[in-house]
Amino acid sequence: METDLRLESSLWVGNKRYLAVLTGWHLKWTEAEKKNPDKQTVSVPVAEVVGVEEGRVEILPHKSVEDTDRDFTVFYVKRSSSRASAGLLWRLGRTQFTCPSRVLRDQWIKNLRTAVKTHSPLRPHRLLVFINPFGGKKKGRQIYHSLVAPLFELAGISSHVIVTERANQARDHLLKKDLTGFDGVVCVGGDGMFSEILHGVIGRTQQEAGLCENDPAVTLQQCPLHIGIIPAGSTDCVCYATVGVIDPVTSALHVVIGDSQPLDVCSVHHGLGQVRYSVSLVGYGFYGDVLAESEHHRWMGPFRYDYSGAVVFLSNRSYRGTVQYLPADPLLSSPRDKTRCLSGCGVCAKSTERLFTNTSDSGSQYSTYSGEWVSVDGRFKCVSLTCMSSSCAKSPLGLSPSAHLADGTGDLILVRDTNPLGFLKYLYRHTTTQDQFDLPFVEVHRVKAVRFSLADGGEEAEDNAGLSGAMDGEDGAYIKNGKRSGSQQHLAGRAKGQTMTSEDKTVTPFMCGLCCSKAPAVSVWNCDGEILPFPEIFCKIHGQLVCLYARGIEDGASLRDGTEERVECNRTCTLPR
Ligand SMILES: CCCCCCCCCCCCC/C=C/[C@@H](O)[C@H](CO)NC(=O)CCCCCCCCCCCCCCC
Ligand SMILES: Nc1ncnc2c1ncn2[C@@H]1O[C@H](COP(=O)(O)OP(=O)(O)OP(=O)(O)O)[C@@H](O)[C@H]1O
Ligand SMILES: [Ca+2]
Repeated sequence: METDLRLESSLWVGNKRYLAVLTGWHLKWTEAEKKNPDKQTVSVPVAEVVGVEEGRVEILPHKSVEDTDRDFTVFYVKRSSSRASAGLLWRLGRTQFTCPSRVLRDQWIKNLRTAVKTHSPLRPHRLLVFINPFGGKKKGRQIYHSLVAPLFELAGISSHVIVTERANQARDHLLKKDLTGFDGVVCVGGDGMFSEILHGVIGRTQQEAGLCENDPAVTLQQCPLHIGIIPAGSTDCVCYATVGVIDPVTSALHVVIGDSQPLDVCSVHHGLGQVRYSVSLVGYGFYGDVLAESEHHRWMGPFRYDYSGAVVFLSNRSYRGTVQYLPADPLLSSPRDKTRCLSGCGVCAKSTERLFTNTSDSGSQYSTYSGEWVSVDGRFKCVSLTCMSSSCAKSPLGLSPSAHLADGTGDLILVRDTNPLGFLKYLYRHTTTQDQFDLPFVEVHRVKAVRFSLADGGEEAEDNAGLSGAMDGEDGAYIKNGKRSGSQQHLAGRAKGQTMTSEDKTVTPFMCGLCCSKAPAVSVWNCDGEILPFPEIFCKIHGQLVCLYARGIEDGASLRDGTEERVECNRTCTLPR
């Protein structure tokens, strides 16, 4: 195959002659002028060629074609570093080549197109696109039509576009309508819109496989439809954490070339009847309260989170609870190993091998739990579980900077009650490169499953025997390693307390008059930006349940010679600390 596609000839770009080579994997062209000592080779991986057109073609700002029979135009991915973000910006590169003859021109076009097909098998042909016209700054439609649609058209992708008219329309469509012929689903919006797509795609896959999603013991089936995210929301955390930049053109180019990034998903169960999915944050306490507060201030747009964050911070709340978790294998990785999950991450690749190879029992691709449950109880400022770093513009390294996108684990962050200054320090470190886990009231664990209850863990374990029985390790044991304080014993003696006694309250000067007259005893969960009103939940991480049109964060150091070339980055880099 490689030798069939190989092509080498002189080509002209403008008035300069180049020696061009198609090796199968790469298209390279080098200036032929011998006297020039600085001559450079431009090398474009075939998998990153967006389109090959006859003639001299431009697509932006408007499409124009000069149909000459010795010319062809190659469109490809061109990188530049972004000052504002962790990853690299992608732009559409374009080079117009002139051949010595029409025959040679046709040969170049044919070989290039075949090479592209051969080396990027996941390129979509047909996409279902949902646009939320009200997400973020309400620019979804404009972003799609001016920046994304021209790229899809250039790549020969046909799109069925639906501008949503109500919340959950996209999810319902994916659950009920005919999806035959679609290779992927693209959402233009924020994390809320992505969450709709996630629920639709996962739900549809399990429906078709005849699996019960609500049962936490069920091994869910990996979703065949890829998901693309064109960022047009307020936080766009999923996009930031999987691409490294919030940029519609970069994201559209990842879709066009059929990049594929598997993603861990956390299923959140309440009782045996409900399930929600999360990829970025399942958060109780501070993040739950911020979200609940922000719902009253939607009119502020993206600023609602900063305002609500300040209000909730000043209210200085903390909540009691028991957190039980099933630790992940500590030999594989650690949330404090100061590495970062980057494009081509080795830890995630090993997880792919573990998840999808060498299983005699087809139902056990997500390995059954081993190890023992650990229980921690106390009073927390916040309890957060994230399947990935959850980096975003507010926090460029994220909630858990060393978390992995596709390793089959989540990071559980427990921030115990502390004074406002301590908590402010914790929050502030999210905006810097200082380690937010290096504080005496913070602990972080890499986990496979988590349970949260209001009352004492031992009692709860019995209450939910059916649920925990399904999820326990091989020996099904619970360990109690947290020593109960006096006040915790007091709470344990009560039934699942939705109300609080005066002893339970921590009254601070901030509370009075600023935002609430009385602090509530329980918080709500923030599940990727959606409020879950029930505090008692069970969470399980499903390794690589969905695939995005993305490739993880490309490190800026992988950029060489300005924009066109990239060194492969098949590694996990150390954090800059
Ligand atoms: C002193 C500065 C501290 C800045 C601290 C920044 C921490 C930022 C951590 C961001 C974590 C994002 C996790 C992603 C969650 C998404 O799935 C979800 C859906 O989009 N977003 C939110 O729930 C939206 C959650 C938004 C949370 C914003 C929290 C803002 C806190 C502001 C605290 C101000 C204290 C001021 C004291 C006077
Ligand atoms: N036509 C519509 N009218 C009202 N709500 C909609 C519509 N389409 C989608 N939604 C809902 O709007 C919510 C928010 O949308 P989206 O996530 O796109 O923007 P955002 O909230 O500004 O961004 P982020 O989630 O990143 O903070 C989603 O949960 C989605 O269900
Ligand atoms: Ca993970």
